[in-house]
Amino acid sequence: MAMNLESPKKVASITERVWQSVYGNSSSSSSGGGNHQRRCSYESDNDEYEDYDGVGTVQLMQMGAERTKNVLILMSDTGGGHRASAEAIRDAFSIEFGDEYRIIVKDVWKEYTGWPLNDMERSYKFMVKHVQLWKVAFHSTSPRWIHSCYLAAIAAYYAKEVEAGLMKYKPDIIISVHPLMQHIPLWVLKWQGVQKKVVFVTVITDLSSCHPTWFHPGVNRCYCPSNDVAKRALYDGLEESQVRVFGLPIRPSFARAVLSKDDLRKGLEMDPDLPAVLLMGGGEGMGPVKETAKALGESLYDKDQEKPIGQLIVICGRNKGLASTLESKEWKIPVKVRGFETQMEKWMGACDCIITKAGPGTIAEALIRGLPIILNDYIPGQEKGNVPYVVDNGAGVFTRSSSETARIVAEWFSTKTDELKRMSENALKLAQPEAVFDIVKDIHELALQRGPLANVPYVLTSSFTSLI
Ligand SMILES: CCCCC/C=C\C/C=C\CCCCCCCC(=O)OC[C@H](CO)OC(=O)CCCCCCC/C=C\C/C=C\CCCCC
Ligand SMILES: O=c1ccn([C@@H]2O[C@H](COP(=O)(O)OP(=O)(O)O[C@H]3O[C@H](CO)[C@H](O)[C@H](O)[C@H]3O)[C@@H](O)[C@H]2O)c(=O)[nH]1
Repeated sequence: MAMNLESPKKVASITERVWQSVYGNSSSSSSGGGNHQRRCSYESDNDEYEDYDGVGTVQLMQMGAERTKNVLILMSDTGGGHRASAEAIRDAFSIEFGDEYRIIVKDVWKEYTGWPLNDMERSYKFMVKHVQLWKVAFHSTSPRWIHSCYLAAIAAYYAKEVEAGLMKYKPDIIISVHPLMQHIPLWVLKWQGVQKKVVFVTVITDLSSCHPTWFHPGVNRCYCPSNDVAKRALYDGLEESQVRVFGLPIRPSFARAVLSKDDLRKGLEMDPDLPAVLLMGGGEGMGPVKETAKALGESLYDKDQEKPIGQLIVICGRNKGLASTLESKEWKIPVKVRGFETQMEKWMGACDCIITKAGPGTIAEALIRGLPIILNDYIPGQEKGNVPYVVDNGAGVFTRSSSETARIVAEWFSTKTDELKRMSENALKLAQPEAVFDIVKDIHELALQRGPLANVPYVLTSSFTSLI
């Protein structure tokens, strides 16, 4: 579908006049009645949404003046990758544009709809645990006619609920960071008659072999993390003008963190001298984490000299069972077992290499930190292509064997330090820390092309099913 982009307009003088008509002559200062409107604002899943519009704001909206634009980021906690990317985009908006945008990160499905949309986290967790089930579901839903039928049926059933969810946040811009959040919202916008007023973009958070539901020709932009993904987007019907390749959006704290390894280790109460390996399995703590931790507990202990040659950090994510099992174990080397961590950049910055399943977010973050990667598992479908991405670029190795993994790390920390260094350099070459900033700047450009205020007329409508 061709984009309908309007030309940018200059509004400063109109804005000024409107501020004066609403708040009097003092309105251009940062104090007084207008202050509430320009505050930096975030919403997340845990926050109760408060309508920030005062009477003055309503007048501003009606008069077509500049105002804070609402950006709704659609995500789901199916794993940790989508939320991490959503938060990265939110933080980058704030750094680049301050309070010009009000960012709302939401799982609208969970909040407004019913089964199966409101339960995707659990369904996903269940399916990836029974990996053959996920493999069949992933591949059998790949043909467009199959997933379109499923999603159209769900959209028809939950049309009103999704509409209510979108209306609540009155988005000027919608950013989807989830493969199942293109079709239904785009249909609802069409139903509302506001498809051409709301900027809708997809930010793909899978590095290579991603599911075709990511590619919807009705979006204004589709941000692809790699050229391979961009090629698939074009193959699936998107126009070149819709596709941009900047990289995977990673939290700005990774790009901008400047603390030294020594300082980080001190702050995290790690051993200051021993080389450190970070072991994790995505947001859910998936893959052979337990076996690998045990194997490392042996391989990083020098029996002859009776002392450790390395230390181990295990981040279990939301897998509480894993954390408590590992915590109750006796270790011969320094080990830290952690649950879901919110400052991953610190732990990665404090370590010398990482062992993980082939999650795209974790890989992209490790590359920015220059960590050589041992991939010990991948989820069939969307993570399969991440293995050659890392291995063929010389940034890491793949092995499913826990004992092999433990042996490689012990060698990296003793006889093969040069290999560790070379892989670290290769990792840094692949890193794209600025991707998230390029993405938000491009979205800002799109918003400018839409005009200073879309004044999106969200209204309740009656029939949706006829449009899909
Ligand atoms: C594609 C349309 C899916 C609609 C499913 C409709 C009804 C099925 C009923 C219940 C299952 C609900 C499952 C929700 C699974 C959530 C999946 C998810 O969020 O994955 C996130 C993951 C990355 O974080 O996404 C991807 O990488 C790609 C998405 C792939 C979508 C595959 C969803 C398949 C789910 C169910 C399909 C049901 C049956 C297919 C089996 C048919 C056998 C012939
Ligand atoms: O304690 C933790 C553990 C993980 N993370 C973060 O969670 C994210 C994990 O994302 P990954 O992409 O590595 O992997 P997930 O399995 O958690 O993510 C899910 O979403 C991805 C896309 O975003 C892929 O589709 C992936 O296959 C799917 O399982 C990373 O940013 C990581 O730093 C934390 O913040 N704290």
